[in-house]
Amino acid sequence: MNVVTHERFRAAEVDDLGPRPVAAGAAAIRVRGLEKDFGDNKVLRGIDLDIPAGQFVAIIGKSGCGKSTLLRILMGLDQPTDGTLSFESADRSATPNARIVFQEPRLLPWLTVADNVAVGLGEGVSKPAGRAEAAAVLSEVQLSEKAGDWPAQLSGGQRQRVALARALVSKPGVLALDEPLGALDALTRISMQELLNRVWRELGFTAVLVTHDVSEAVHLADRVVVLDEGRITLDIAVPHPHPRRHGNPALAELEGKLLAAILGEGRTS
Ligand SMILES: Nc1ncnc2c1ncn2[C@@H]1O[C@H](COP(=O)(O)OP(=O)(O)OP(=O)(O)O)[C@@H](O)[C@H]1O
Repeated sequence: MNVVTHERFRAAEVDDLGPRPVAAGAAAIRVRGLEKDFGDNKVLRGIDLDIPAGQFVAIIGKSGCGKSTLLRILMGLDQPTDGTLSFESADRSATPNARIVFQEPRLLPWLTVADNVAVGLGEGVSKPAGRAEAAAVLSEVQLSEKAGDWPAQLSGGQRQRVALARALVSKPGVLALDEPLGALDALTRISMQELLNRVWRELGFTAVLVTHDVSEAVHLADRVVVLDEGRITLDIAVPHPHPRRHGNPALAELEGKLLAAILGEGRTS
């Protein structure tokens, strides 16, 4: 990893890349008593959640259970009806740099791939500096040769890699992912999962992923939270080293348990 570096790391867990870094700017997230109503629709009901800095959390649950609403509130894109939310990073930055990647890449069609990535740096960065940072991150997502192309010339998976690069170029302390791989075909999805896993292990940001895909959740996350009708009904660790191979029986068993929880199997009321 070259350009996207963080000055101070602390070791989190050890996997096949060695001790996993936690970026100094990675934020711990603390949520207490979060409620969200849309009129009479009580979407979130008293959510309490502590996410340590550098952790990768997946939020899963049935359609409409409130996953995206929770993510949007975490990212400050929506306000809760009640409850509190705080971020704290080791470097004590008051406002951690948080970025979100959506299911649609949302690229600007009139900018080249490199300039779309440089948009993630915001204003105040000179064009040459922005291009240099963009080039380094494009190399990280294996798209260097597409730097001068237009978004329309890319495949769906390549566009989503550009969207990921645009989010990573600003060295986020928190990366929120709202079904970022949902529109991709199965094989592209698996290679994007590997890419996402690798950049997270190298860069050490806090990651919050909303997904419908239970297999994706157990392959990427340290921890999976199941949401049902606005409440957390299961919160379990995924204590397996990375990278995780598809077909791993222990992960398959975990998937089964999570699916049963989503479907409400074994519930007494
Ligand atoms: N801006 C809004 N105005 C009114 N209701 C909303 C708004 N956003 C979400 N909702 C409602 O909140 C509930 C939860 O929506 P949300 O998008 O959070 O669910 P989700 O679990 O992410 O669903 P999916 O998996 O289908 O994307 C739904 O009933 C939805 O209709």
